[in-house]
Amino acid sequence: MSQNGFRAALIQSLVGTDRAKNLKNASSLIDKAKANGAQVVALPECFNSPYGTKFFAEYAETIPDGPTSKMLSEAAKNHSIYVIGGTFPEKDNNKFYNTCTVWNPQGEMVAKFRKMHLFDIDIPNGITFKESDILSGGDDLVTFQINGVTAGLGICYDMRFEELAKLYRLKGCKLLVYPGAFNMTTGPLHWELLQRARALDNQVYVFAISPARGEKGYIAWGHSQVTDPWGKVVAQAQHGEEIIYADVDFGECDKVRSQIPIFHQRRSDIYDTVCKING
Ligand SMILES: NC(=O)CCC(=O)C(=O)O
Repeated sequence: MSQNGFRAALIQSLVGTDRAKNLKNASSLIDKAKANGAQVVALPECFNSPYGTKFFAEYAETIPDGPTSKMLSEAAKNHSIYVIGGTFPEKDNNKFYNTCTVWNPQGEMVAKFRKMHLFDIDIPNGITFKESDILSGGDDLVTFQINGVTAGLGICYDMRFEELAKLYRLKGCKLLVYPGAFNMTTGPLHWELLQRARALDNQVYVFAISPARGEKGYIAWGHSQVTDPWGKVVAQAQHGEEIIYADVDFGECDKVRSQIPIFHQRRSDIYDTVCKING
């Protein structure tokens, strides 16, 4: 893998109620992505269970000893690739979280991020959802390295919060990854726009990985997407089960950062973005 980039695969898998089937499907889509040259693969939010407050407790696992962690670790190791393991419900100390894990080519877990901003919205005649009925929010920004490139994690609704993305940029990230399942009310207007905004504001690549659109329960918008640091959409899925690929070149981050040097021009004497966690 070159220091400047890699071939990424975003796997928009179809998710049903059978955990074993979901894992098997994700695993065989990872096999396919590897066969097509992917060095980094990423899965969707809630790729092992239906997305819904009534399902989180039933499908929750401890990490890293549950069956989902095991599958992710083995897939990464067997194929010698990075696996950004979407999300699945995590149980820890009688609390539940919506959690993303990342696995390196040796099959070791190198990052674990708990969704920070819970998806609680109420749009009359649109969608009402309250993750906080069951989930707790995470408190930590989490980064990991892929061949010297720093990547930061967020989950779905987290992408609406520009401060989180800005803090990741200030921590040196060139890539932000958001497993996410937007809905059919907000998805058409906000999904692509938010990712382009986070990418352009912070001059980073953005990966967002959705489940495929099912027919029952929570209907996901789909349209998994790779956006480059200029804000350009370089790959986008439709709504069915699909893998999209992108050859990312982090030299593009350096280029846009030197040509449009907004991070040196910030008026932090007037405003600032401060991380209150770990200084
Ligand atoms: N899973 C989520 O966090 C959904 C977020 C979403 O649909 C939104 O509009 O925001």
